[in-house]
Amino acid sequence: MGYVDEVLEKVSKKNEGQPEFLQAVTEVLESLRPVVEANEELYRKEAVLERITEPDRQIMFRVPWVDDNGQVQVNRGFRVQFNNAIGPYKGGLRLHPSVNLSIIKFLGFEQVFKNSLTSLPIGGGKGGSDFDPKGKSDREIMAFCQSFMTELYKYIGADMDVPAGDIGVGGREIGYLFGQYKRIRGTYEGVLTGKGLTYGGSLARTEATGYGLLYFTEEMLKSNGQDIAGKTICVSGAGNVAIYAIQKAQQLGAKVVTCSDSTGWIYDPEGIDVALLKEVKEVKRARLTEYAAKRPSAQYHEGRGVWTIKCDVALPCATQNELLIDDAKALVANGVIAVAEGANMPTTLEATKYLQENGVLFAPGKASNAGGVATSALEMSQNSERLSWTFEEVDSKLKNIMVNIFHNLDDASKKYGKEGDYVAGANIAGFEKVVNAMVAQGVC
Ligand SMILES: NC(=O)C1=CN([C@@H]2O[C@H](COP(=O)(O)OP(=O)(O)OC[C@H]3O[C@@H](n4cnc5c(N)ncnc54)[C@H](O)[C@@H]3O)[C@@H](O)[C@H]2O)C=CC1
Ligand SMILES: O=C(O)CCC(=O)C(=O)O
Repeated sequence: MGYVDEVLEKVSKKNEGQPEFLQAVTEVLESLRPVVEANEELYRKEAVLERITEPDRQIMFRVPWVDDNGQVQVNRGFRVQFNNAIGPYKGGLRLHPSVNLSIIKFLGFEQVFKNSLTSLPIGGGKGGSDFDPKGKSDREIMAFCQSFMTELYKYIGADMDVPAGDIGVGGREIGYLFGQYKRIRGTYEGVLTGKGLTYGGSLARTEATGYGLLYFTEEMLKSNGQDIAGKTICVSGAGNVAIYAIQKAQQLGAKVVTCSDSTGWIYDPEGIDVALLKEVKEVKRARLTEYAAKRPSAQYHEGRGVWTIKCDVALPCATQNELLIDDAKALVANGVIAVAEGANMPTTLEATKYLQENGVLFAPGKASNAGGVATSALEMSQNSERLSWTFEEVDSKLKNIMVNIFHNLDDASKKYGKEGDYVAGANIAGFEKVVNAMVAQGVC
């Protein structure tokens, strides 16, 4: 049995009942076969695959807090510090009722490769809680965040582990978390990114994941003889990533006709009105029915269905495993030319394979959504030098980073005979840098 298959078997046995984590590991290890075969003796001796699939540490803790009725509630908190070979652990915090160890581990594992691809010195980690922010008052959100940080502060720091936002964690939550960290530790440091602009945040971090996704997609299309201007795009999600992906797509001359949330979706053939979407989702934190109520050209549908709409480019920006095999078939039947992931692992393994086999340009999230964490690393740099850069400066660095990521993974895919397979290219390029650092640092 080859080294990759041996490790896949061991990882499956050790992590039974963790389907999302095993899905992420399978995708990565399967695509690393050419580079592993080329270095098998060294990698086996150094046990690099066993080490890279085992988190440095997994922290789980109780998060008690008091709701508005005076009732004590208890949630579970997580921080998985996956790998710090190339820099301090870095990755978001997710607040969603579905959060469990498998989900946080898959996200932390993906983050290791993504952060490596940015070319910036950041390791990989992820955290969160099964706390559901929906319907909670500001006071309840603050109570939860303060309690969460009262345990988490022991394990994080500007040179140790720097969390940020993810699903359910935006500027409000980062503010409460930062305030509690400062209060307990008594130090003013860049321990979190995505901070408000008055206390160490970076301009363009809010926009970065969505904008970065479009910079990457534009470059991928350009390299394949296509122009993003004039394309029809379907987006899923209606959160941070989706909103700024839609905005940048429109700035680049494309038309985005869909978005969605966890209860329904919008088809707006005239193009999504971003100002209205921002008001509904960022200001009112309301459902998409409010968007439809104010926009005569929009149709609202319950459930899921974004991928049934004819488009040239699909950008899944909501959550993991939201683009299934039947969705991939519908997209291909409707002539899609590119799928670029804004969310983390939104496309199932089966759907990815189908898209690639049918000639669709497919960009994995660890490459195409890396603009968020890359800009977080730029926020860390600004915090270290105690300066703030202009929006244009950050945005232009972000664009360069995304264009370079595309070319690095394109080159890596060609080097190992996998031209056009951007999944393999991203995994190989991200992996090589981390593994070289791990080997150089000895057994640790
Ligand atoms: N915020 C960031 O900087 C980054 C986020 N990501 C990933 O992007 C995705 C979205 O994250 P954010 O936009 O930050 O979160 P968010 O909390 O701002 O928005 C998530 C959106 O997705 C919708 N959603 C959730 N589950 C859904 C489902 N089953 N079907 C349809 N819609 C659903 C929610 O209603 C919400 O509109 C996640 O996979 C996250 O891990 C990736 C890189 C960076
Ligand atoms: O900005 C960050 O540190 C993390 C963003 C994130 O969670 C992600 O890239 O999935």
